[in-house]
Amino acid sequence: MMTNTPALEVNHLTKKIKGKQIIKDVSFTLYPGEVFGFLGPNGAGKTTTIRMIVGLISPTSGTIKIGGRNVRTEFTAAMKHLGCIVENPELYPYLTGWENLDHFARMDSSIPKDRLAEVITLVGLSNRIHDRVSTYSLGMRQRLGIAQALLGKPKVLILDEPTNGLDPAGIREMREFIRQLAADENLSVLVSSHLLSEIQLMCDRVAIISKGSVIRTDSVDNLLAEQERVIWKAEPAHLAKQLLQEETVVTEGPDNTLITLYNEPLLPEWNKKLVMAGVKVKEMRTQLPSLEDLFLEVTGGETID
Ligand SMILES: Nc1ncnc2c1ncn2[C@@H]1O[C@H](COP(=O)(O)OP(=O)(O)OP(=O)(O)O)[C@@H](O)[C@H]1O
Repeated sequence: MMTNTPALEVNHLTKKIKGKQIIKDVSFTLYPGEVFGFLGPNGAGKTTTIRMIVGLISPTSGTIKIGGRNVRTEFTAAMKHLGCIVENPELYPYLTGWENLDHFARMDSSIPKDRLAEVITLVGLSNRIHDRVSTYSLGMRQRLGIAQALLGKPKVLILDEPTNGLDPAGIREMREFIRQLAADENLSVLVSSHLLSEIQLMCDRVAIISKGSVIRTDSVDNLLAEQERVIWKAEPAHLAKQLLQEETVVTEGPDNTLITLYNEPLLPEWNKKLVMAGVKVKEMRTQLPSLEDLFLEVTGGETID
């Protein structure tokens, strides 16, 4: 999946606003086809970093390359490789999905006419594309926004808090959709979130940002391995696994146990879900981490959900 040519390179990025150092020496790299999480508490600096990547504000120092092109010195060439939805996608509610896309495609003469049908298929909106956007669910609007961002065949897609405001079913759908999209199009997707569970389920690798600095960059698997977990003993185990997997990342432990992350506010709900489905939950216990809670530690006491 990964090749050695990065799709996005952020190197020693800093930003000072009104004498205050908002972003401090941030570096990370995205490879083709990977979903990369940008995780940090509110105010950590995610949006500011993204605004620099998309060229809305300029860095104080450091470089950003998209598809090998420098955002500062080769702006137009760099932007050709980028698709992004930073705030809510700008859509005309009284136009149909098709008309919205057609409107944006007309603004860029390099987009061939048949690309519209391609992106509509990619985001799975074929059935509803001739309905007015005002009748779309939030998830459908998000997907239309992504279709718009994909019109120019970018190498990199940036999504700022893509599941904000979605219900649990919509969140699950969006997550699967983003993963599929990255795989099918060999697209690098940068997903920012303040939700640890979101990033865990969606991303291959993650950069954790706190107070303007990237504290860790690692694969999700490695980060998970460092966290407190919950050990479940439930029967039938395969059904328990299937149900829990709809909610979180599940691995199999010794003696027919299942292991999930420790996610206290949701635990009773998961338990209830199992019981309601006729699963016998015989045991549920936390396994203390060998280290202090990684995230509390790396963020200096700030909490991440
Ligand atoms: N134009 C500005 N002037 C002054 N301070 C700013 C400006 N833009 C951002 N900041 C500050 O920089 C810090 C990082 O903000 P940023 O919006 O990048 O965080 P974030 O991680 O995206 O959080 P959120 O999810 O809440 O947007 C915050 O403390 C914010 O108050």
